[in-house]
Amino acid sequence: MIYTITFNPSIDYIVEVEDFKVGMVNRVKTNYKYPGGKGINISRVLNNFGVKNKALGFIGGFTGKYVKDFLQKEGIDTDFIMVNGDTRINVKLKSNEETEINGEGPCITEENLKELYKKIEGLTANDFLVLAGNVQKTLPRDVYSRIQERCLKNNVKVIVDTTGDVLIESLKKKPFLVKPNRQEFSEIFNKKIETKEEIIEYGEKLIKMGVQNLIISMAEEGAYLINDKGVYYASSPKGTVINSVGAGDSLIAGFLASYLQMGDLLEAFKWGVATGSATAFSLDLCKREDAISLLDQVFIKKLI
Ligand SMILES: Nc1ncnc2c1ncn2[C@@H]1O[C@H](COP(=O)(O)OP(=O)(O)OP(=O)(O)O)[C@@H](O)[C@H]1O
Ligand SMILES: O=P(O)(O)OC[C@@]1(O)O[C@H](CO)[C@@H](O)[C@@H]1O
Repeated sequence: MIYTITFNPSIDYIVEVEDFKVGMVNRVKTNYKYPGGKGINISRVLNNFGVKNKALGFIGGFTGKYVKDFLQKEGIDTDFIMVNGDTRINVKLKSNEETEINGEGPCITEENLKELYKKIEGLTANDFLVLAGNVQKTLPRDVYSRIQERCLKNNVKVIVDTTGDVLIESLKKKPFLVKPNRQEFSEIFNKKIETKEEIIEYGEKLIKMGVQNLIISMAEEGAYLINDKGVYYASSPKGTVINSVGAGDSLIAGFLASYLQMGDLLEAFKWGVATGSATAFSLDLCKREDAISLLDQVFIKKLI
């Protein structure tokens, strides 16, 4: 079974404004609301692919209720912990450029954390646990790593998708999969990593540290998969980007859905990239048939 944990879910408020002007009154052309947060997006795409999963995390207030109700209506199993304060609203502004304003999110107490630890105690080697998204500033930076420690004991496969110090701490606990984009990957080493040679050099450092599979995603420029079997590059399908929010999360969901079914890392990588692009080419997160239609545009090359 796949479990996702989103510490800081959101309502993603997607607003399209023609020719947005800073400091002026701008009128919305179209707007949409979706439940958001990286783990929640992964749960939704898995569900679109027919993969049963459970969404965990912290929600609060009327916005939290919106998130929970939306997921339940889609048929997703949820087990959220209720916290004081409202789940955040993240604004995704689409105009000549894409701009995002992500909220801070409600405070998580020590009691809330203990409740979460309890929920993951029963996970086993047959389970995957996805830790995705930003964690509130008031929480210790090793909070993912503490969860991973508990998972290591029971051989639960952990997937991490986050940024900054929380990501760096999590790398020490031998995650099954980590998926930074190129900027997040550079931040790990505090160095601009751009060329193929640099990506391979620094990627292999993470594999030596114990990361089992590393995917570095680069939007339309493709993605790298690095593990102890080699270094692989996948091209991204071509298409018109409609809303790239959640493309990275979709890559993880597509990868997991395929890996769960076939147990083949390269096939999973191919599905991941097709799924990421299918979401970038959709308004909401993609459906399974959207990903299938792009599969034959993903070419995988073994580099090492
Ligand atoms: N412009 C694009 N064209 C084709 N595919 C794209 C594009 N943008 C994203 N993708 C697909 O989505 C995957 C993940 O995108 P990206 O590298 O931007 O991750 P991310 O920064 O984590 O995404 P996000 O934060 O928007 O969820 C890419 O590997 C690619 O398959
Ligand atoms: O603030 P975080 O947790 O880093 O990112 C949150 C977020 O931008 O990530 C998802 C897309 O990946 C969105 O649904 C959501 O709004």
